[in-house]
Amino acid sequence: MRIDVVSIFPAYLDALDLSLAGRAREKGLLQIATHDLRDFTHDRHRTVDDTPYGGGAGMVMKPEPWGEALDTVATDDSVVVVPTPSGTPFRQSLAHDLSRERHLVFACGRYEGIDQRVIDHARERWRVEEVSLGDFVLNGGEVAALAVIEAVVRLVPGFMGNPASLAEESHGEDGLLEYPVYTKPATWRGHTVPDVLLSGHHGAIAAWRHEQALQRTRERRPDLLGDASETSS
Ligand SMILES: N#Cc1c(N)n[nH]c1-c1ccc2c(Cl)cn(Cc3cccnc3)c2c1
Repeated sequence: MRIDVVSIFPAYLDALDLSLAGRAREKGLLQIATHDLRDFTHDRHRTVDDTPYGGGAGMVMKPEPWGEALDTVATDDSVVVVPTPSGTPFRQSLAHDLSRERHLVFACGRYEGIDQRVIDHARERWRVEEVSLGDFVLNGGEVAALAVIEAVVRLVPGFMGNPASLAEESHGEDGLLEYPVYTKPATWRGHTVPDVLLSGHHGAIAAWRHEQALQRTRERRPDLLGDASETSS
């Protein structure tokens, strides 16, 4: 998989050199490149924004630099991912879908957003996914891109050292939240580990973990239970 990210703050994406994405690069499973949108401007001030038509607060990102950036970076089989407050809430199902693509291009905007004609024109040439991280306010698309990239890259076949660990994840196949996890020492500041986890009884451990996941989901995310009702014990 190849990922290209266009932003006026490309250094924001340096975090991708760490951890999983860095290892994927070493394994040759992933190529990631970042691009400074200002490199696609031609004026002395490298201008990327202007006042909004129709008035209103803030500035809007100009279409010309984005047009040249996407012309340069995207190819016929690219999927253009555009983080936006008005996007579809990003879910694990889209992460799985995107992990099967050959080339993702992230268009990370700032200010009040990117001129709508950029997205409309992109839809004429590529698959475009407009995504939001959720119902809270960010200042731009870079944080959303980091989150989406991490969620996607870890699903790329051959990427995770232990694919089995992908099976038991929150918002995973069973639709439940993750159960609580513990490690040594057995007692820490007066807090002990549930006895069942020290019992070596795998059936009892699995049952306890499922019950804990169900209880957490009931308490914190009852909206998920519609998907998991058939798994309730
Ligand atoms: N907020 C949020 C949000 C989220 N929850 N996920 N992604 C975003 C996001 C993505 C892209 C941009 C671009 Cl471009 C500009 N802003 C700042 C902004 C915030 C509110 C209203 N207008 C503009 C972005 C926010």
